[in-house]
Amino acid sequence: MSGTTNKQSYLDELNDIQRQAVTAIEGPVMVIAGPGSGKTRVLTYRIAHLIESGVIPWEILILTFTNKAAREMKERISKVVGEKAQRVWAGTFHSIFARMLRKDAHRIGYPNDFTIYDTDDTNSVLSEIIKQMSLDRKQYNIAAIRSRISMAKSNLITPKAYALNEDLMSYDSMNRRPMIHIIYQKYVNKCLRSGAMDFDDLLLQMFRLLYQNPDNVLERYRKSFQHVMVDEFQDTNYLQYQIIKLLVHYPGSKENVCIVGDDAQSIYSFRGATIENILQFENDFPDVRTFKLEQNYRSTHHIVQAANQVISFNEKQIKKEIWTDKDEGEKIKVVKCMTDNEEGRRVSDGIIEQKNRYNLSNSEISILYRTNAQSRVFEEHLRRQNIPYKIYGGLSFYQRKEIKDMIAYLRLSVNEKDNEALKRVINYPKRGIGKTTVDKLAEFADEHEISMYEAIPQIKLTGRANKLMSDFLLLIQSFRAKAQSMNAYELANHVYKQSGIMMLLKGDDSMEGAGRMENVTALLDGINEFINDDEIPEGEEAVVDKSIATYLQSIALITDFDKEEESEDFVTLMSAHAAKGLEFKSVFVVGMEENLFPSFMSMSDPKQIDEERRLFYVAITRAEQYLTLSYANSRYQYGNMRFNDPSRFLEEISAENVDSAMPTHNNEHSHEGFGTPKLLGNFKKLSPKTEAMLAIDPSTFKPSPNHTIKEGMKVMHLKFGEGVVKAIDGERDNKVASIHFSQLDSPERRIMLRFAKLQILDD
Ligand SMILES: Nc1ncnc2c1ncn2[C@@H]1O[C@H](COP(=O)(O)OP(=O)(O)OP(=O)(O)O)[C@@H](O)[C@H]1O
Ligand SMILES: [Mg+2]
Repeated sequence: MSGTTNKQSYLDELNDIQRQAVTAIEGPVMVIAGPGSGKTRVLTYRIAHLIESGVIPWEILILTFTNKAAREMKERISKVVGEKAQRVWAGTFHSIFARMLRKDAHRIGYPNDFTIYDTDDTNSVLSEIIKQMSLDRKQYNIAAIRSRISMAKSNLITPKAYALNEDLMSYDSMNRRPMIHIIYQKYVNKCLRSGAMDFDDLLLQMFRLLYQNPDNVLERYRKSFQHVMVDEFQDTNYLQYQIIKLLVHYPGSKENVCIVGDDAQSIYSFRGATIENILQFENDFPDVRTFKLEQNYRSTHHIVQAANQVISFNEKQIKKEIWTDKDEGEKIKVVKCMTDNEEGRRVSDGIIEQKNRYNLSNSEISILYRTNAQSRVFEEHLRRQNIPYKIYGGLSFYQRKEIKDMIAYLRLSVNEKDNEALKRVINYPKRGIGKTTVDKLAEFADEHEISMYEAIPQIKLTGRANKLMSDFLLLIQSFRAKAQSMNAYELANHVYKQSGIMMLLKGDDSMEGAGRMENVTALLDGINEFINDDEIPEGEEAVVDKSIATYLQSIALITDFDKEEESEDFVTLMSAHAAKGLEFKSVFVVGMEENLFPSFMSMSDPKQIDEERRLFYVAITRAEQYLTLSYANSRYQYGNMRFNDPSRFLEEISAENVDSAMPTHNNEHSHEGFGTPKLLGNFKKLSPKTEAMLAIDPSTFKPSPNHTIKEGMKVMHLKFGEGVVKAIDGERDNKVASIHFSQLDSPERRIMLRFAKLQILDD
C-alpha cells in the first residue's frame, strides 16, 4: 500500500471530531471525553498521522499508563507506517524517564547505573532508619511514612522544605509522628549513598536533571521531543505535569503537546494525581484547542446508560454525556449471594453459562474487584471448573525470594553501592556473617557517609568476621570484573554457580526447592531472551545495549501487564484500578457492598466516596456487551465475618437497565437466582419525612450509639428509611435487631447492631 492510500484509509476509521483531533498536529490540543469514546484511538492515529506527515518517529514522545499499552499502540501504528513505528518514544513515565536518567544521572550525583528500589527495598531502608532512631514501630508505621514521603516527593517538597512547612508538620504531630521530616531526610541520604532511586525518584530526579541542567540536558530534550502526548492525563500528579511543562512550555516553544483524559475516571488522587492538572493545562496553554468526543464505541446502550446514571451522582465533574448507537444489548445483571464463597461459585457458573450462550472465549471475560485479596475465592472456583485464568497484581515473578536473591547479586555487580542488595546477600547463602556484624557495618557506613560495600575494607572487626567479610568482598569484586567482559546471560549463569545459590537449591530436594530451581532457570531463560531479542530500540543514536544494567532496569519497571502474553486463552482477574483503559466483552464487578466498594476507608469522607464512584464508573465502562454485578450478604474480611449492606452504587443504576427476570440458575443454594435483588426498587417510595431527611444530606445523618437501640423504638436507617424495632436478640457483639421498614418491598430486615447505622426518632 502506498502512503497516500494508507493515509486515506486510516483517517476513514475515525469520526469527524476524532479526525479533527488527529489532524490538528500543531500547537496544544486537549481531548477530555468519556470512556470508550476513542481517546486512546485518537492518540494512536495521531502518531501515525504525524509520521505520515513527515515527523521523525523518535521526535515523538507518548506517555501511557502501562508499557503494554505503549507496545500495542506501536503495533497499531506500524500497520500504517511500518517499521518506523518502533522508534517512537513510547512507554510509561517511569520507564521513559529511567531510560533518560541512565544517560545523565551522573550530573545530579547518582551513578548512571543506579539501582531502582522497589517497595520492599524502601520498606527495608525505612525500617532500618526507625530502628536506628529508636522510634516506636507502631507509631511510625512504615506504610504511612512511605506514603508521606511519596506525597512530599510528588509535590516537589524537599526534606528541608518539609521541615519548614507548618501544615505538614502539624499534620504529622497531630498523628503523633513528628519525626517524619527527619526520617525523610535520612531516607534520601541513604538512597543517594546506595546509588538508588525509588519509583518516585524516577520522576523527581528527572525533574531535577532537567531543571538543573538547562543548557545541555533540557535543551537537548526540548529539541528532540517535537511532539509530546499523554494518555490518561487525569491521573498524572503535580510532578509529572511539571516535567511535561519543562519539556514543552517555554518561550519560543511550538507547544506541540496533546493530552487526553477523563476527569470522571480520575482514580489516583490518593497517589497525588490531581484534576487540577486539567484546569492548569488550559491556563498554561491558552491557545489550546479542545475536542469533545461524545460517542461511545465500546458498550451497548444499557451499559452506557448505567454509566451516565452512576457518574451523575458526582457533582464536581466536567459535564459530558456519552451516547452510543449500538444496540440496547443485554440488561445489567445483579447477583445476590449469601456468602463470598457462594459469590465465587455463582460468578464462575455465570462465566460458563455466558461462554456457552454467547460463545465467548475466556479472554473476552474479566472479573474486577476493589481489593486484590478478593481474588482467592474466584480462583478456587475457576480452578474447580477448569476455567483458565490469570491474576494481575498478585505476587509477581520478580518478587519471589529466589529471584530477588539472584537479582541482588546482579544488582551488586552493576552498582556496588546498592546497600539493600548487599544486605540481602551478604549472608546468603550462609557464610557465617551474623546480623550484629551486618548492623555494625551499616552503622559504620552511615557514620562515614559511605556505602556498606565501601565500608567493608575500612571497618575493624574481629579476625574471623574480618576474613569472612573480605571473602565476600572478593566474590563481589570478581562478579564486577566479569560484568565488564560477559554479557548479561553469561554473567547471570556465572553468578548462579559461583555465589553458591545453585548448590544450595540443588541440595534442597523438597517440592518447593524444585520449584525454586525452576524459577531461577526461568529467570536465566528470560535473560537469554533479552540478549537475543532484536527489536530496534528507541532513540536516534540507539546502540543495542544488552548490558546487565539495561536488563535490570527493564525488570525493575515491569508490571504484570508487561509480561509477554502467551497465546493462551484465560479469564482476567484484576483490581478495578488496574483495568483502566482496557475493554472486555463481558465484565463481572464483584463485591458490590458497602465497606468494600465503596471501601470502608472512604466511608466518612464524601470526597473519597466520589473517588470510589469514579472507580466504579471505570469498572463498569470496561464492559462491551455483558455486565454483571455481584454482592454477598456476608464475607470474611480482615479475618472476621462481616455483614455488609449492598453497595450504594447498585441503587444508582436505574431499574430499567437492570435485568430482573434472569433464569434461575440450577443450584440449590441460591436464594434469588441470577437476577435483580428487590432492593433496587426500594427507594422509589420513601415517606416524605425520610425523603426530606435524605434530601438534606446523608452526611448530617447521626447514627445513635447502638447499645441505646431498644425493642419498640422507631428508628431511621440511612438506606432503608423509617422502621420499628421488633426484637433484639444475640449477645454483645452479635446482637441482631429485627426491624420492620414499612417502605421496603420486603420490610422485615435483620440488622447486625454492631454495624448498624440507625438513628433513634423521637416520635
Ligand atoms: N471511530 C471509531 N470507529 C470504530 N471504532 C472506534 C472508533 N473510535 C473508537 N473506537 C473503538 O472503541 C473502543 C474504545 O476506544 P478507546 O479505547 O480509544 O476509548 P478511550 O476513550 O480511550 O476509553 P477509556 O477512557 O476507557 O480509556 C476501542 O475498541 C476503539 O477501537
Ligand atoms: Mg483510553
